[in-house]
Amino acid sequence: MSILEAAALTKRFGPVTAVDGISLDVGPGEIIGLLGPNGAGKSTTLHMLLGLITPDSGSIRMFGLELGAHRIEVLSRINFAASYVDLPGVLHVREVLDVFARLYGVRNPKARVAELLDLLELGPLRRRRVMELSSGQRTRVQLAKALVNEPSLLILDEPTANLDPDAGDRIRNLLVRLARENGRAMLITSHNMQEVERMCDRIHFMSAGRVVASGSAAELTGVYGADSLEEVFLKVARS
Ligand SMILES: Nc1ncnc2c1ncn2[C@@H]1O[C@H](COP(=O)(O)OP(=O)(O)OP(=O)(O)O)[C@@H](O)[C@H]1O
Repeated sequence: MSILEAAALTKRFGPVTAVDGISLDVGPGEIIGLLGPNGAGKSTTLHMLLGLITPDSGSIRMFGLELGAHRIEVLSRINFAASYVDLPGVLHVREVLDVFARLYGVRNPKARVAELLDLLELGPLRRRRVMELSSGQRTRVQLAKALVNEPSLLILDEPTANLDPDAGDRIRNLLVRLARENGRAMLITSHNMQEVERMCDRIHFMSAGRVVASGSAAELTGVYGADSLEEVFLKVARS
């Protein structure tokens, strides 16, 4: 069974058609990448899948359930991270994770928070206020928060934004491990082509609200006669 099936999603903001008839599916343990130039409609697509904005048309099913009719059940089984989402800045890192663990009704919040601090290497920062953290440190807290409910589907808008190459590499390895070993499905956006090449099983290129090319990194480089995904991106974006 698919984790996510979205069909013919469309979203307009006044005269702008941000997303124009997009269909997507994500299976268990799959990592799907959404790529495209600035303004292509990637974040708008993610926000519809999260129920933050309502599509003008199209359908969204997760775990076989229609999002609109089963919002609470569906949302309790997914999670989201993006650097533009604010966390409560006056709270300490440990407190933030504890709040979200309780909001999601995690059975043993204390143990889960300890696991997440360990997983995201946040132990030394646990008593620091979120507003005092660097942007890269905050990105790691966002990812820890996104894992708090052990989601079956993780929606990540630029998951390694602000991370240095070492931290970025560790996070990529962690996310791939969570997909392969724990079967967590992921839908990610990224402007880092090496990251997408390394992580994603399938990639959808968006342009002006539509998917204009899809496939694995190897398939896309083959079809476009390119040496790298970056070259594919440039060819697609400039065509
Ligand atoms: N709330 C909004 N009101 C009006 N227009 C919006 C709104 N949100 C997005 N848009 C427009 O929809 C289009 C798609 O934006 P979106 O943020 O989805 O792009 P994106 O692919 O995520 O871009 P980026 O790579 O820059 O993050 C853009 O033209 C944007 O200006």
